[in-house]
Amino acid sequence: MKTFIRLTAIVRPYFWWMALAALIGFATTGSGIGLLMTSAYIIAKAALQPPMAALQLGIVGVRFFGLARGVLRYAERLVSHNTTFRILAKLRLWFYDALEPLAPARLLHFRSGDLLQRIVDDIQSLENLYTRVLAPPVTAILVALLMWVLAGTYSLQAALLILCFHLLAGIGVPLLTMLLGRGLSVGIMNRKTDQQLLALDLIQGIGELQVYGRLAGHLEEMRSVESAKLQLQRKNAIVEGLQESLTGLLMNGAVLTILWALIPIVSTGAMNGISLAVITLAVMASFEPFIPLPAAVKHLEADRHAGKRLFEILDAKPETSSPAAPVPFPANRAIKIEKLSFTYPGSLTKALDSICFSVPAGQHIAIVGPSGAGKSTITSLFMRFWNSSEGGISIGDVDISLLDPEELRRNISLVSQRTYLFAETIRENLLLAKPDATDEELRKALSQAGLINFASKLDEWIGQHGMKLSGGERQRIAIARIVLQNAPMIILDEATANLDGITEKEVTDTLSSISRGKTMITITHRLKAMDQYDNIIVLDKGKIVAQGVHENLMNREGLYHRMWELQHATPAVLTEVPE
Ligand SMILES: Nc1ncnc2c1ncn2[C@@H]1O[C@H](COP(=O)(O)OP(=O)(O)OP(=O)(O)O)[C@@H](O)[C@H]1O
Repeated sequence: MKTFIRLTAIVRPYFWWMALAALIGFATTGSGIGLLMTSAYIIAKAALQPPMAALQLGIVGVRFFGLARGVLRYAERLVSHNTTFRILAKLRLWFYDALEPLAPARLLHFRSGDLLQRIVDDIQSLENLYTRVLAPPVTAILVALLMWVLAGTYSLQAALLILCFHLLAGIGVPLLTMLLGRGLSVGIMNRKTDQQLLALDLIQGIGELQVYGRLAGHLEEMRSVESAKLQLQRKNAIVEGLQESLTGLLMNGAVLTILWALIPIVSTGAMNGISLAVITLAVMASFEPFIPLPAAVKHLEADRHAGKRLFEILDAKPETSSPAAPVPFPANRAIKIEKLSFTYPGSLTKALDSICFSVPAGQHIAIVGPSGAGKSTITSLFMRFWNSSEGGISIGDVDISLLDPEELRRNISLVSQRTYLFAETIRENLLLAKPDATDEELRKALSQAGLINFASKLDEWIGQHGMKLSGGERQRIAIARIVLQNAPMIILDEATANLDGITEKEVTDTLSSISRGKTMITITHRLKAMDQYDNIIVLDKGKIVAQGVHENLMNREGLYHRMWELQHATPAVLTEVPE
């Protein structure tokens, strides 16, 4: 119930639009009833062979209601669709606004297929909230009221009988179908989520599934989810068929009962036969707005489930937040890291343990260490994806938590091991870094990044995740982005780790030339061209175990020396010349 109340609160700003749509909906159904009533009037009256003029009123009525029904139906669709799409747009914006600050820290708990399902399908299913859940009961109540008044003018007994049948159709059938179909809508939604997750795994991991011989098993799993979903959909179709038949049965029951109640009144002469025909057909037509009610209950269940899943994300507290009054970005770009500690939620060990170092503006430093040492965690804290547990990072003596996170990120170019490229053109992928860049600027950036041959291919589609490019070319696109962003600070997080030796050297040289005069932090576990750095921080198990320039570090026994030796040792087999 709480979820439903929260959902209705979202659509409250559209209350008057919804009320208008419901009113037009009622007028449309009313016109349908009027059409049947006036038709019944003409047929019943004509049977008595009156003069043509006596039928005139009925003929005008049929024309009026016939036309009105069509026009009103159109108006109702127009207003209700307009309202629905406004609600949908609001829901989407509201969801994206809430989602953005949660990334990436709080979204780690969700699988991407699951998130996709929430963003697309759950919001889409809330589209039904107004058209299929809130509007039908309103129309049904208004039509029922009209019928009770109409029948009540002839007989209270008839009005009460209609009330009973309307209650059965409006409450009894929906309750029965809710009981019979309990869990079906949610079950179908859950199976769809499973399907999305499996489909995403299939698309992204088809190589691994093939290599490890798991493709057949994965496809089998997809088939079994599909058949489970089909089974639920079949049950759902049976319940839907049942609900339609029951409403039809109640409508016929109401017609027979009303005839039974009113014929004696006609016999007494207190009511004429024409009115009997008119009321009978009106009762028949009054069941039309009751047909969608059982479905409304089902949609309500699905909407509650979708709402719950959306609120689960919306209620998550962002890991980091913007300060209410951010401090202006400091002109001094010196970076200082003081007693920085961090423990990932749920982890018992510190990923970073009281680390301290500084990077004077314009210097290039490297952070090295074995896998799991905590190198990338520094990047995450720097970009304010997470908040530090203790200590902090400051730029020009201003703690980064006091800065506007968006401005902070604008001032840092980050290149990671896996550059994400959108399934767009080269131009679109570059404009991410500078949306207003001219073609000339894009070409210059490509040329500086060593991709001069791409300068004439700005509109070329690069494939899903940039699959039409080589690993080196993808990293060079990331470098072209750095050139365009022109931020004063650069963080390279294993930016060349996936490249072969020759490409790595070329990319590193390009990076050195474009980062001249800028503050740069290079995170790497591969010790290459280390003498170019002003300082090297050696990290192990979250602690700084040594720091200094390459030469000094090599003159000492320790992790750095060992790593260097290990990585640069010439394999004995190559030095041994066979006799
Ligand atoms: N999101 C996370 N949740 C929990 N623990 C994490 C998370 N990310 C990293 N860790 C843990 O924190 C520690 C430091 O990880 P980090 O990624 O910073 O290491 P790294 O030095 O960059 O390693 P690599 O060179 O392999 O990328 C590791 O023990 C890792 O398992």
